[in-house]
Amino acid sequence: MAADAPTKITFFEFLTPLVASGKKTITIRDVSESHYQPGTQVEVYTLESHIKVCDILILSVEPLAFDDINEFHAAQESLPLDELKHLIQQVYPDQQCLFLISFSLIDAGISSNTNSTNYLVIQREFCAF
Ligand SMILES: CC(=O)Nc1ccn([C@@H]2O[C@H](CO)[C@@H](O)[C@H]2O)c(=O)n1
Repeated sequence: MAADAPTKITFFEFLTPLVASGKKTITIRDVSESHYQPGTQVEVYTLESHIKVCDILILSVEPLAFDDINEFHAAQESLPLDELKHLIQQVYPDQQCLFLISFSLIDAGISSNTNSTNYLVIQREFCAF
């Protein structure tokens, strides 16, 4: 099932303190990075220097249109909405069909098996925009 799910994810270095502190609980990626599987543990690395930052548990992966990105997402990104949209436009220019990946921080020292947060399994097929 999740045999080929990725086990690593990179974030821009300047965003990694937000991930490691649990303040940032979503990321918005394109289809090439939409293959994370809910329930799996993923290692977080900095994009620029490939330094391991922490581990996260993938909670859900669901389609999200660029135009539907709102204040709710910005709060979960721990970024101002205009900054978030500007960043996404720079990384994924002219891409309307994006994916919202929700995750929770796995605290160091706590086994991932003890983290049984309910997670959503959402069909990828409904990316109809
Ligand atoms: C290969 C690689 O690392 N790419 C990306 C892509 C996106 N992001 C961040 O995710 C959120 C939504 O896009 C924003 O906060 C972005 O800045 C990131 O950190 N790194």
